[in-house]
This record gives sequence, C-alpha cells and structure tokens, in this order.
Amino acid sequence: MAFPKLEPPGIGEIGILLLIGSYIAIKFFPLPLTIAIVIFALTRTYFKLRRQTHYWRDRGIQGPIGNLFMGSTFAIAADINKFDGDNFAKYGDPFGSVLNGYPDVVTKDVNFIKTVFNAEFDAFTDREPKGNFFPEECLFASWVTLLKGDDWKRVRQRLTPAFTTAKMRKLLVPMEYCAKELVTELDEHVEKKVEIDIKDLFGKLTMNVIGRAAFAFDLNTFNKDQEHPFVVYSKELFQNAVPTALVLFVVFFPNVDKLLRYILGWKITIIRNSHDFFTETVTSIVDQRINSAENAKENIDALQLLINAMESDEVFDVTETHEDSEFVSEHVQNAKMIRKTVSKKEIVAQMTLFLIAGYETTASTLQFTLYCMANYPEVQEKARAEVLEVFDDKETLTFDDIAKLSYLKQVIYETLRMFPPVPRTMRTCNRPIRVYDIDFEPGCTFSAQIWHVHYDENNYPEPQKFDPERFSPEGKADRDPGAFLPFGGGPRSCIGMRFAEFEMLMTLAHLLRRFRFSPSAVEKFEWPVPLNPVGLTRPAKTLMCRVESL
Ligand code: HEM
Repeated sequence: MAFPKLEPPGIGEIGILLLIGSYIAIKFFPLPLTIAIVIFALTRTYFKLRRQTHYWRDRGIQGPIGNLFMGSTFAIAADINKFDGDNFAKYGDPFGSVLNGYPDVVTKDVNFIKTVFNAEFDAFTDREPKGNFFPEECLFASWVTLLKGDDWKRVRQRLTPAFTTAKMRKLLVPMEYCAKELVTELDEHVEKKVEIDIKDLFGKLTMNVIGRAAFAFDLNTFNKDQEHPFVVYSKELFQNAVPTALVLFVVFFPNVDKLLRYILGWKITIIRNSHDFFTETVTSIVDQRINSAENAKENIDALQLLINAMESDEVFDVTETHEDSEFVSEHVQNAKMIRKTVSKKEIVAQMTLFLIAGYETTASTLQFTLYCMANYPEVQEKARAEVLEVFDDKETLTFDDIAKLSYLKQVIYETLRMFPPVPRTMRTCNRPIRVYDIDFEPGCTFSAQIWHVHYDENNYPEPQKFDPERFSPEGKADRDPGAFLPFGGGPRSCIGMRFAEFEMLMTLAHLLRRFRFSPSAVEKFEWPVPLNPVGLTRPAKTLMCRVESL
C-alpha cells in the first residue's frame, strides 16, 4: 500500500508540534528568544482556531461560537434538534456553526433548501465534507451514501433502475409474503396475551423484506430461538457506525490516524465484527449468484441489476428515481452520464448498505405509526375501514389496491412529519458559489434541518398535534411540497423512498385487517413521545402496545 498523502495538521497535531518546538527552543535557544517563539506560535494557533470558530460571524452570519477546538460538535452530538432550535431562536435562520472542524450553515428555510438540493446541486453534490471516517479498505467506504462526485454519480446511476415503479410492482409478492409472516407471528402473541415490543417485531420484518427484495434471499428473521445475525450486526452498526471517539480522533489527529492505519490496517476499529460478518456473508451470496444458473439478466432484484451493470456499458439518468415524486423540485439537476461499471466490492457494499438503510429507518417509521394509531383510535378505525374496503373478500393486494390506500398513506406521512428518522441532512460545497447572499467556499457544509421544517408553525399549524388530515388533498393544497423532507431532497434524496412507502402500506394494511392495537396497559402514554436525543429519531424507551384479533 502506498504511503498516504498528508493532510493539513489537525488541532491535536498542532498541539504536539508546539510542544516539540517549545522543547527544542528551550534546549537550544536563549530564554528570551524561546519565550518569544512560544508566544508567537501560541498566538498564531489561537488566531487560526479563532478564524475557524468565527468563520461565519466574520462573514456576517450569526451563530454559536462553541469551544475553540471543536466548535459546536459536542452540543450537536448531544441533542441536535435542541441545539438547532435554540440557535434558530437566538440567531435567526440561517445560522452558522462549526461541525467537526468545518464551517456549517444550518437552515429550515424551504426555499433555501430547495435551491441547494436542486438548482445548485452541481456545487453541492457530496454529503460528508471529508474523506469518510471508514478507511479506504473498509467495505463501508464504498457505500453510495458516502461516495463523492463522479463515483457517487456512477454508482447511483447503476442503483436507480432497481427502484422504479415498474420494479416496485414486481416486489409486491415478496413484500406481501413477509407481511403475512408477520401476521402469523402476531397471532402467536395474541394467543399468549402478551403486549408487543413494536420495534423488535418491525425490525425482523424490514430485514426480511430487504433480504427478499435485494437478494431474493430468505433471511428467516422470525426464527424463534435466537435473533438473526443480520439483525444483531445491523443493530451493532447503528449503535456504533461512527463512534464519537473515532470522529474526534480523526479530526484532532488526521495524520496520526493515517499513519496508524498505514501500519496497523484498521484492526483497531470497533465496528470490525459487523464489517467482517457482512463482508463474508454478502460476498458469498454475491458469488453464488454470479456463478449460478440463476444469473439471468432479467432477474428483478437489486443484486441482479448490479451484477448486470458490472458487465454493461449502459447508462442511466440519476434523476429517474424521482419521476413521480411529488416532493422533488422541478429543477432537478441533469447529472453527467458516465460510461463505467461497478466493481464487485462496490456491489457487496451497496447490498450491505440496503440491508442496513432499509432496516432501521422503515422499522422505526412503522413503529411510530402503529404507536400513534394505538393511541388515536379514531385514526386507526378510519384507516381500517379503508383497508377492509380495499381488501373486500380477497386475501392478497394488487399494486393498484395499494395505490387506493390514500388515508393510510396520510397517516404514514403525518408520522414521518412528526418523527422523521433522519432529523438533519447535509451537503458539502465543492466550488466557490454565492447562494442566498452567502458565499460558500469549498469544504463549507450546508445542513437542512428536517425536524424543524416539520415543526415550523408556518408549514404546519399546531405542529405538536397528530393530524393525518394535513396530507389530504385539501390539507396540502396551500403548502409548499418542499416542506416535507423525511426522505431528503433533490438528486441525492433517499433512493429507497418508494420501496419504503410501498412496504409500509402493504404491512400496515395486513395488520389492520387482522388486529386491533391499543395503548399498553403497563406503560404510560406520553405525548409528545419522549425521544432519545442522540442520533436517529428513536423513542427514549421501548414502545409497547396491546393487540387483539378481530
Ligand atoms: C422510512 C424509510 C426511510 C427514510 C425515512 C429514509 C430517509 C433517508 C434520508 C433522509 C436520506 C438522506 C437524503 C438526503 O440527504 O437528501 C436517505 C438516503 C438514502 N437512503 Fe433512505 N430512508 C428510508 C428507507 C430507505 C430504504 C428502504 C433504502 C434502501 C433499500 C434506503 C436507502 C438509502 C440510500 C442508499 C441513501 C443514500 C442516497 C445517496 O446518497 O445517493 N433508504 N434516506
């Protein structure tokens, strides 16, 4: 492996250089000169750090200074929605801060977000500012979520055809199969008269669905004896994906970090177990498919599409995924077409990402939706009436049936408004550009505060009220569609949006048809639901509910 290219020194490294420099000066120079050198070095360092933390203030945009070394990184990690809410109240919208050493502009202004995500997408193509925290040799470094520039475009183009409406139609059968497995599982709970841990149940379902849709593979997650390893390792990844200590270390010591990885590989990383598990398991699934007779070009799952792309010279428009989305602006940037294929490592990485991305977000939304319906019985009854009408006396649903579940879709959207699994998403600027009277330089980041867009009185009056009517045709008539951002926006928005919507509608329809859900007898109902302030939107404690057969 070639010796890595050095980065500008981090704050920790500057400190070490200062100490070494002071030692040498004390040892070899007269005291007055030493003192002068140390004062000079300290002053320079102070002004460098100050420039960083005052980056936006010096450009006329107000915001918190945070501490000299890390800006506001700690406050953001502790409770991002509180941090942003407090700062909108104090400094207005947008405000500037420093996140992981990068100047960040945070906004909940829908027009500003649409401009950056769509009209100026070319200057804001990347999500993360830095080479990602996973080392290059780590499989996860090739996730499309983290890829940059042309690599992102190339891989996203290859993935896009797996998520079109035509593909969703074909996934109807595996999705319905999994929903019915869940019904059987619930039947057992009803018999035992125990309350259900909603998240646990939906976690098994979403992992099953993604296994079938992505690999045509039965992960059999409802296996009773023990938790399936895919679920165990996905949970581990969600809890530890990029540990805060690792982020801080990389920001403080970027070159020491590179050196350690060069010498040690990345044996020290704590996500190693999940990495090795997914690499081995998913590679063997991919190999089996490549070598098996099943490798038919017309196979419909995401894996086959990627395998076909390995050999293909065909290209796709990255914007295709948005063709019928009502939430994406009309200014979708026309991405460059690049005639390149994807490597086997990249295929394995995307398949692993789908398992993880499709598992947590969808399970979390299903969990909150069911919890809301348990506590708002009139909403549940209205949704059930619609479901029963669509089912009539059938046992299965067609694609067109799913399209008729408009009230249930409103319930899911209102849940996504109140509990967006991803509360904030970002873009990094790649060239100097002036947007909304703000001069962005390469490396500056832009954060769209999804949670606060969804709780802004101007977009949603009485935002703490759970009201699915907000998404009825009349309810949304006077609202900018850009004020609903659970899946982000623009060409880099969630590729699995339609997949997730379809899966949630199918699952909830089968559940509502067979069961009634009511508030837990042991847990106190609290509204708004107390949330865990760290990371993705999650309840602070396990949500339970009672279930009875209809
Ligand atoms: C309720 C379910 C889901 C929610 C709320 C959700 C939300 C999001 C959000 C907010 C983003 C960032 C978008 C942005 O920066 O503008 C994202 C990206 C992404 N999501 Fe989802 N997601 C969900 C389900 C899924 C599923 C089922 C899959 C895959 C099967 C998936 C795959 C991805 C991928 C690959 C990206 C990165 C796209 C890119 O960088 O080009 N998501 N998602």
